[in-house]
Amino acid sequence: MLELVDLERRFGDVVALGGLSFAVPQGQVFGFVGANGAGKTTAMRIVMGVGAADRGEVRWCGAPVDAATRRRFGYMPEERGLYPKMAVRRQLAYLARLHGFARGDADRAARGWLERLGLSERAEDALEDLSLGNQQRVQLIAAFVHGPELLVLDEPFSGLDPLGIDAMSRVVRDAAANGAAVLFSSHQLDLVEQLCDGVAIIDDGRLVAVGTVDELRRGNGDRLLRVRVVGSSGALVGGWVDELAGVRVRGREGGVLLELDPDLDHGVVLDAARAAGSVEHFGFVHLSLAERYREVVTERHQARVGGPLAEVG
Ligand SMILES: Nc1ncnc2c1ncn2[C@@H]1O[C@H](COP(=O)(O)OP(=O)(O)OP(=O)(O)O)[C@@H](O)[C@H]1O
Repeated sequence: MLELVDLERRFGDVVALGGLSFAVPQGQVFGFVGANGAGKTTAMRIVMGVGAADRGEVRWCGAPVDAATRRRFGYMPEERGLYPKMAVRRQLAYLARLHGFARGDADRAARGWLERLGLSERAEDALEDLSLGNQQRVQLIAAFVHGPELLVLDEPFSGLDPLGIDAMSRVVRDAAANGAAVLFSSHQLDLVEQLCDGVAIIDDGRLVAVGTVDELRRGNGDRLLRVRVVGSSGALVGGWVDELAGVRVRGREGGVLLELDPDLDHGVVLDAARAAGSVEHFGFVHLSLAERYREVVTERHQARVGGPLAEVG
């Protein structure tokens, strides 16, 4: 298990990490999400020893992480850092050797990975001659080539086409299925929802939510009902909920998203919907991860900006 324990990091007056703690178990893909500037890259750099924490600790399998342990980690940094003019296979084999592979094994590993990601024919080309998407595949291989126990991937999918995302997703899932712990940051929350077992949401360098994808989507166990009612002209009808007791409107996109009081009979809502028009959709739902993220982060920002007003509300 990877543990980030109470990590703090300041840059001048900016608190990049304000006591961040969470854990990533082996065999899991763990999403790391937060707004631009939330502190994801800073935390990942500290895990990899590229940056230092002012306070706190990173542990792997219960022990503080040192340079020898990090040789068993794989890292795809945000600033992609391979050699543009070096042939792809050569530099991947070189990287595997840096992680302790013998020459023959390193070369075999590089070839195997290039084949797996459909790049065998480009193996002898300089990196800079590949398309950006293919360069990104090579960057991912650079993190995987030595079979690491922990993978730290900083926005590995940004800028990839859908097939590229599928191919890289498979590789990430397989690594976890084979026992690796995978921590990866992304702004693509639909992808995080599909791919990840666990998720940590951070804001301003602090953890604001952590759990499995399902736990986060369920939230506090709210009873959420999505209802879509259209009138005789085919237009959406929404006003019918305004007088309904025991419900709170949480959204109005493509219908209404209602939060029901715990003891409210949903039949009452259905009757009101039927009276208002034609009911095209009526079903209990969980929020998507993106919706939950917006709620969690927005609530936090409103509480901060609103101060006492937010407390009254
Ligand atoms: N070397 C640095 N010098 C000064 N400030 C820094 C430095 N590195 C990061 N910061 C600041 O620390 C905060 C966290 O930045 P970080 O890059 O970790 O965020 P992030 O969550 O990775 O953002 P993004 O999603 O945009 O990549 C930001 O306010 C950033 O400006």
